[in-house]
Amino acid sequence: MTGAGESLVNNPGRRRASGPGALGLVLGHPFDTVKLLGFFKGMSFPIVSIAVVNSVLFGVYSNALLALTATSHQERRAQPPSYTHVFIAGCTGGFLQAYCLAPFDLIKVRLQNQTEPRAQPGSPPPRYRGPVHCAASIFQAEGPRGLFRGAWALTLRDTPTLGIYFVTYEWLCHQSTPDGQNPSSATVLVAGGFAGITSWVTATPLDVIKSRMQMAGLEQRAYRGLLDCVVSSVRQEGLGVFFRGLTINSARAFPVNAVTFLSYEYLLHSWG
Ligand SMILES: CN(C)C(=N)NCCC[C@H](N)C(=O)O
Repeated sequence: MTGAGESLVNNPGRRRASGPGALGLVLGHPFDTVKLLGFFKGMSFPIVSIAVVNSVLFGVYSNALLALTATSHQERRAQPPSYTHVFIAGCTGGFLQAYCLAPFDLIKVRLQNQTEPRAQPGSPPPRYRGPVHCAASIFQAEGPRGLFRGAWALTLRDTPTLGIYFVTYEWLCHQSTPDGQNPSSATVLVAGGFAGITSWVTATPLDVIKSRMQMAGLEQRAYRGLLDCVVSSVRQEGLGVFFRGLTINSARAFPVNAVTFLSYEYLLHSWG
């Protein structure tokens, strides 16, 4: 790990970091599930999914930015892209990764929500025995479309907020790095952390709705769509319902995304 203030390029031969998000996820998973009284429940699955999803996200973002600005990552340090291009590239990545994420996210939410105690003698066993059993049960009960329950809400949540995510990161890096130089590891960690918080603050309202849509398939009450879910949630619990989990989302988002961006910058510098 480069020391604070050193540029990333001074250590090109350093060990290649694992996928951008896998490392970050391990840090953040307990925060993510404490919202739902879980802890490490259902973590094995998101480790695989976050590596796939973040590779799609960062891969699409980098290539979309390359297509929009015709400059490589290295050249961009000398010619920073416009924030409009960064936003469009981020939204493109957010839209495409949402469809990869949808089934994984649904399974994660279903596993985290089953707070039935571990099978005690005489108590009913938990509904899902694990991620694969959960996927098979949903597929069997609701067909392949069942695995994409809440995908629309996820896409609406992620598309704009990932545009904000990358604009926040690029803006903070640009503010803290002399022109033409690469950001230091400390800058990348801080900018990545605040990018994560900013994106989750803007995403929390739709994150609440998305999780309700994903759980609706289990209870009798299946909403008649996204709007019905929003209206009935506000009617029953008031506008505060949209900010449920905001604090824990933000506390989790800083370390997870700080490490995610550091891995991303390492991988970009390793591959040149
Ligand atoms: C829905 N939102 C706000 C985002 N996807 N934000 C980007 C951070 C994603 C990262 N894998 C994390 O889990 O924080």
